[in-house]
Amino acid sequence: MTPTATARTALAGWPIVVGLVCVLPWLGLSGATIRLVTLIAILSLVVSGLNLTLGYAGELALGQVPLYAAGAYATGYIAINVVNDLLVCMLVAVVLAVVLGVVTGLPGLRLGGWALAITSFFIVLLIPSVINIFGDRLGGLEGLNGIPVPAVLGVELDGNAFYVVVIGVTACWFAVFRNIAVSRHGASFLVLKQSPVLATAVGTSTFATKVTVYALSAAPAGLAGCFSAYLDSFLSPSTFGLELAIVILAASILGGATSVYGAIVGAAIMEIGPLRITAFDKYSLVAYGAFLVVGGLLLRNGLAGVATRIGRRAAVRIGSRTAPADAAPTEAATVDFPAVQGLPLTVVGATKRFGGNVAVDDVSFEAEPGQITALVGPNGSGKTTLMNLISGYYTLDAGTIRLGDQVISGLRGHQVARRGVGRTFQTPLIPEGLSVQDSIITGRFARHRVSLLATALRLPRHWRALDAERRLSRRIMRTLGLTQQADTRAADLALGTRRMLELGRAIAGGSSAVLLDEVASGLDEDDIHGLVRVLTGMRDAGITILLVEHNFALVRALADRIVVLAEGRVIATGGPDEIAAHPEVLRIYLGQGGEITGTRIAADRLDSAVDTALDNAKADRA
Ligand SMILES: Nc1ncnc2c1ncn2[C@@H]1O[C@H](COP(=O)(O)OP(=O)(O)OP(=O)(O)O)[C@@H](O)[C@H]1O
Repeated sequence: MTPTATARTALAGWPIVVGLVCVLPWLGLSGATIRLVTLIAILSLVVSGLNLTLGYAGELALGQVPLYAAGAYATGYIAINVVNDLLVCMLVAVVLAVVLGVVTGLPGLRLGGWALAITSFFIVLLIPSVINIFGDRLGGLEGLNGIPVPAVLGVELDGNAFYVVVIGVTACWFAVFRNIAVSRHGASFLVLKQSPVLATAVGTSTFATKVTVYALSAAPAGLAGCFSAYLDSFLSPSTFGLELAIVILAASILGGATSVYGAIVGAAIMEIGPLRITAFDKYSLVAYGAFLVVGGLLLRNGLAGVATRIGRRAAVRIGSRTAPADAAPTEAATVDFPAVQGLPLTVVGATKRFGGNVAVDDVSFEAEPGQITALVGPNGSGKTTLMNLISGYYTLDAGTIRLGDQVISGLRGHQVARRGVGRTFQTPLIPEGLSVQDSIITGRFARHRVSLLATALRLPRHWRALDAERRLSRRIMRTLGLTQQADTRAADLALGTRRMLELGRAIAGGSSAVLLDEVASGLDEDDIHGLVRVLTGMRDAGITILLVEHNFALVRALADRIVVLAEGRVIATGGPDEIAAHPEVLRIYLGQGGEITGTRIAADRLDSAVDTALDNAKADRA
């Protein structure tokens, strides 16, 4: 079964499972069992929020407990003092948790990594003190008593009705979570998790994505808090401590942080196991630690990861169409890239200093559409710095960069990408957890946007965009020879194929100009053939290509124009033959090892490989 078919089956099965869980009270199950299922639902809501931040976006924001506490105390206070209405309390709990989630996540916008984890754990430690400050309203350290039985529009809900609401709302949240996780937004989170630089390169604002993740992940924690307050009619600050934070983390890791339904499995294990056994209290922290170690070290992506791997093996046995990751791309019949409007990339007087070191010194050149402009020079001559200046990763100290008529210097990296500057990296940046097809599609997100709401609710706009993305990605995969590998995990591919994939991603974004950073390094003869074919195809499609490359044989064969840098300055500009015979270029660069190929084939064989590839490319076009 293909992943799409598996997803469809899961989608069809979900209402049946939810329906069955909803009718459990009428099947004669004990009150204790119904309470247990309710607790699993509540914990799974909180864990799902952590899965979103940690598993999908890679943010170590571990502060789910304060958001849960905020939802619970807001519900308790409102139900006792303002209005006892479950819907009102749910709404307030979600809004409060989202606001808190964004505010407490703010350090993550700057800190990231372990600093964010420690900050979020610190906020957990503050909960009792904060509750104590509002002691007269929130019951202080003794707890908040007297939360009434939940009601909706004045009608009290009995235990079974409340149970159905909890299960129904949890099921709806998981449907939304799943819709987002498998969509372009989920893919954007995975891109951010892989690398903020990659996120920027595909035009995703890391700031906006992080804020979205913090807000989204807070919503289920707020809901869970609301349900928990009504379930027990009592709230104690001691419930919302470090131990609960560790339970949530253990459930997430054990179930599988990069998974939707893993949150339910992890929550169920924690609720049915350790949290039920009173005699176990003494050893609880040791056991949670063990769960974390087992889940984190032994199970890649927890139990969900184990299930996925078993599913994949079964699919291979019954004859999956997915090609193995190490399979070479197949030769495509024709080069068929969507035509783009290439725009000239103009650099005027670009200067960048790092302290006293002038890395790029008054550099000017123009890269034309439908041409390959190569940027070459010895190590440390400023090529990468110049690429980073064009991409908006660094700010210029002087000068201007334009794409067509638009000045792009001064814009942030993701804004530059959105204006139409694509990029590949010396070490290909391919997100873990995405298939080849989905990785190509990520290039399209920033320039063709679909709202989170349209995605979460599967509105027509979502389906239209998905359809267009699939058609475009199939066309690009055909040209790259990757059709057989459409469903293969992209990160597992061989180096040459990953480089192709980066090119496909830039093409999918409809980039007017593409910056290629040492695109041939580490490639073998077959890879070079494929690369030359694709690069000439991109040039013929009208894209402006700026190629940074140490492999002068390749540059000489491919480039229409070469710009040579040395010590941050342009020392020569011209056609390949002119540059190859330029006395200063020979003295400073080519005579000093510029011919060293950086590829996995010898220099003499490289020439013929490139020639053959160019002949093939010409034959393709004919
Ligand atoms: N972030 C940075 N901070 C300080 N100095 C830097 C930084 N990035 C680059 N440099 C310096 O700027 C100069 C140009 O470096 P750059 O990496 O752009 O050269 P390059 O031509 O790309 O070299 P290579 O071919 O080895 O990749 C070097 O002296 C380098 O040490």
